[in-house]
Amino acid sequence: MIQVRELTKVYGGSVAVDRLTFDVTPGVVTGFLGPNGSGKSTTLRLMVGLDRPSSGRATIGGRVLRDVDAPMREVGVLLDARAAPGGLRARQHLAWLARAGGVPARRVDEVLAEVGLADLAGRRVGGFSLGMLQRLGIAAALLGDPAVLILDEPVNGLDLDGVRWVRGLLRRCAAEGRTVVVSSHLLSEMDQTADEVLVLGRGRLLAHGSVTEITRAGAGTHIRVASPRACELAAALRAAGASVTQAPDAGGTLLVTGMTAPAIGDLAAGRGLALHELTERRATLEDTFIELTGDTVEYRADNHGADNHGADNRRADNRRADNRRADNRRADNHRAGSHRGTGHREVGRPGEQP
Ligand SMILES: Nc1ncnc2c1ncn2[C@@H]1O[C@H](COP(=O)(O)OP(=O)(O)OP(=O)(O)O)[C@@H](O)[C@H]1O
Repeated sequence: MIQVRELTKVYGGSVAVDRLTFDVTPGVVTGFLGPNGSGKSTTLRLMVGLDRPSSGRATIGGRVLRDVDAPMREVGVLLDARAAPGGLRARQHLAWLARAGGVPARRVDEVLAEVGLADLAGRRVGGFSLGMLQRLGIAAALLGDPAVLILDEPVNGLDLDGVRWVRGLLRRCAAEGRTVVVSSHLLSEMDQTADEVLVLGRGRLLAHGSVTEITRAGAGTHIRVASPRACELAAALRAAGASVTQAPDAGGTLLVTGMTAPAIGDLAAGRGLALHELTERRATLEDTFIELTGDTVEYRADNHGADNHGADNRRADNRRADNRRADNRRADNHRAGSHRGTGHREVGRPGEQP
């Protein structure tokens, strides 16, 4: 079990993680979802003790990971696959990590086989593609056979086969009772992979729950109704208490909320109004994500209405953020080798962060 309480990280004057409070339970895949710069990586770094919180706390199994003697056997972490040292061969790199983490050497070949890199064990890491590096990073995270797995954007750079393999691996690990945390800015990925999702925006927790719960509580469901007598139907629906708007894509088609499809059908039949379409459309995670994070997106292309001055500032911010990330990576490598083997349910709404 991971417990995060009032976790806050301030860099200079800017708040990267803002009073986050949540639990992550074992046996399910928990996804961190948020736009670029929303604080996903910072939160994961704080959770595994690679950065110190400004206030609040994150514990894994009741302890702060920095205080654990053999962290690699408790928590497996992949934060940046590209940080693996290019001069080492894959097996050497893992063997070094295993030694540093007090893990039996036999685990090296076991995890290489598990991630599909057995044939590349003698190849230098510097020649690896991003997809191979991700597999190597996951192998490093699995080395200590940890009860907790924390993987930052593990599917970046993987082909479809690799993506499916990661999904299967995460599910298997969760089914074995492990605590599995995975971050992504890719909605489709979270939709398919995570049982529980935490949606972050500007460092704040915007929602926490299953994909179904979040979408139900968010953009919700609406009914598309088409009728040759749309105006009369709209008036009747409104009089019955429904909320009615015009569908943007087709004249004469209405979008109705606050009434079920059968109730709409009965009402239309009762007034002799023909219906040409009556379809229920459930909001997707993407609809809800956009609704939740719309005004928290930090970086946006110029054609989204930003003036040039704002866009220039954001580009400069982006460059600074890239430099900071490089600094973070260097600090991580210095502290812990390239992969530090260290290894509920509520739907929060915007503004409900304690
Ligand atoms: N070492 C640092 N110093 C200063 N600011 C930082 C540092 N690390 C992160 N930040 C800032 O904190 C905020 C959150 O960054 P973070 O990398 O955690 O977001 P993210 O959700 O992981 O983004 P992405 O999807 O782009 O990786 C950003 O505004 C970022 O610029």
